[in-house]
Amino acid sequence: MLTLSKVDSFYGRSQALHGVSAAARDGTIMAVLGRNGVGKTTLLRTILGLTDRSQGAIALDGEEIGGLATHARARAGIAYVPQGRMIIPDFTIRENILMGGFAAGGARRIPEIVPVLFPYLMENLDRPGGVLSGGQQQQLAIARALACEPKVLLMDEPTEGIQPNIVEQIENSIIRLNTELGLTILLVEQNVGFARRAAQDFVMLENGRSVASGPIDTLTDDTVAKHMAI
Ligand SMILES: Nc1ncnc2c1ncn2[C@@H]1O[C@H](COP(=O)(O)OP(=O)(O)OP(=O)(O)O)[C@@H](O)[C@H]1O
Repeated sequence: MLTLSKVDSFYGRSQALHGVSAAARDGTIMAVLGRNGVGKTTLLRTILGLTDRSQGAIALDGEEIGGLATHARARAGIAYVPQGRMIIPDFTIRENILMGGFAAGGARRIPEIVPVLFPYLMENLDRPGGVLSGGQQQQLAIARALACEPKVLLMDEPTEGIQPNIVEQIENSIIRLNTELGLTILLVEQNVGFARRAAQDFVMLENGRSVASGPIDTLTDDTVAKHMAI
């Protein structure tokens, strides 16, 4: 279980998160919802220690990790699929995937689930990452995160900017990572329909604060309209 208690986070002197508390239960998906700029990406980055400073408690399976360096948090079992994917275009698909294993200091091999979920990647391991489509790059970013052998996967808008015919494949792979591998997932998502389908719990952010949270079936249309409608 990943728990955040009263977490504040800062970029320089500017405070981006204010007292956020949330818990992602083992083997569940927690959707992180809210409009653009409310702090969803910052929440994921704070869990990995990638903002300038944070305070409050962040615990993984009861162990406080909020004071650890980013690589130590990765080793503790947290992996990140960032917005924009951050593939290294000149590295091969294989090298991009294996980088995830280096980040966590673990086994440097391609995870067994990769050929099951993303056969195209396995068939093209020696091609450069830069030749892939947006959807394939997203698959590669997920494969790279899995090479960390994580317990918790942080995913930032994984279907953003992806061709509609690939979106469903990515969504299905996220659900399979949760149901078949039992991965705990924090999913930043603008698509409420997918959040309702995939997640068990949600947290809604507004101006860096949690304004609603709980089981996803308690997420009302009113709350969505109030905090997500443009
Ligand atoms: N590197 C940074 N330096 C300074 N301020 C930042 C930085 N990154 C984000 N912010 C600020 O922190 C706040 C939260 O931004 P964040 O990117 O976390 O929002 P978000 O909900 O993920 O938005 P989006 O949906 O657009 O990705 C915003 O006011 C943003 O301007």
